[in-house]
Amino acid sequence: MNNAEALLEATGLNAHYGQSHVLQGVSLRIARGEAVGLLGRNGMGKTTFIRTLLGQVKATGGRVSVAGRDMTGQPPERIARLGIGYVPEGRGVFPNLSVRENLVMAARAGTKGQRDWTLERVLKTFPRLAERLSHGGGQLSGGEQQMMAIGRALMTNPDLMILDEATEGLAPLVVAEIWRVIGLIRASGIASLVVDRDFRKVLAHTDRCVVLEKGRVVLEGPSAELAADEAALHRYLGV
Ligand SMILES: Nc1ncnc2c1ncn2[C@@H]1O[C@H](COP(=O)(O)OP(=O)(O)OP(=O)(O)O)[C@@H](O)[C@H]1O
Repeated sequence: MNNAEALLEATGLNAHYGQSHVLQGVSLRIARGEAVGLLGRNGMGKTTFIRTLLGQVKATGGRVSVAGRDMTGQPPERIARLGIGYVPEGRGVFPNLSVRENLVMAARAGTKGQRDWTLERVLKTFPRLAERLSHGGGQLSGGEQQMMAIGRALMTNPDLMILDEATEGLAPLVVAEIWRVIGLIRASGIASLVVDRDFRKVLAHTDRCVVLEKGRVVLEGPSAELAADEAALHRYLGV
């Protein structure tokens, strides 16, 4: 893989919360179309890493580039405009707008002018949302809100989707539905960065995984290899 192919690249990323050194030189690269999992126990820095990539947490060292452009320290809106769809932990939908409005207001062409993801395609992907188009965002169940958050990110026609704990707190049937869509996103050629407590599912839905421990990368490799490495899974993920 050469530089030209990296869609997103973090090099030696550091971040602090006050005195607490939460990211200690994390490097990670994602190629176009590649599905990457970010694993690690609670509090190891996964969400902070994502928020630092996106400019929501200030990097205290290191570099972030998107499609070859240095984006370190740039405001979150600028970084998002470079083709990154973000589904944050805890969803982030507008409760006073209808499902249709929530989706339509997110719509834009992708970095290459592509408009592959239209309202119709999102509704076909999530039939549940099609049935609730005129409902307010705040009236939706937790699972439906999560679907809408993913739908909103898809409406931006991203090159990369970042999904942080997209299945958290949802009923098993809805969880299965979200994983089905994560599979569809991967198959459609959009790159992804996936964080989820269910590391077996993450391993099954990604090409490669990176494991964080106390703000450092302690393990990385092809997902299929890691899935077979029970000793490493036990050591770093506590199973
Ligand atoms: N806004 C904040 N201010 C201070 N400390 C924070 C803040 N957010 C997270 N932390 C701390 O930073 C460390 C990394 O947290 P982070 O949320 O990035 O981990 P994580 O791997 O995503 O875990 P989880 O799965 O629990 O979200 C933890 O010790 C956490 O308590």
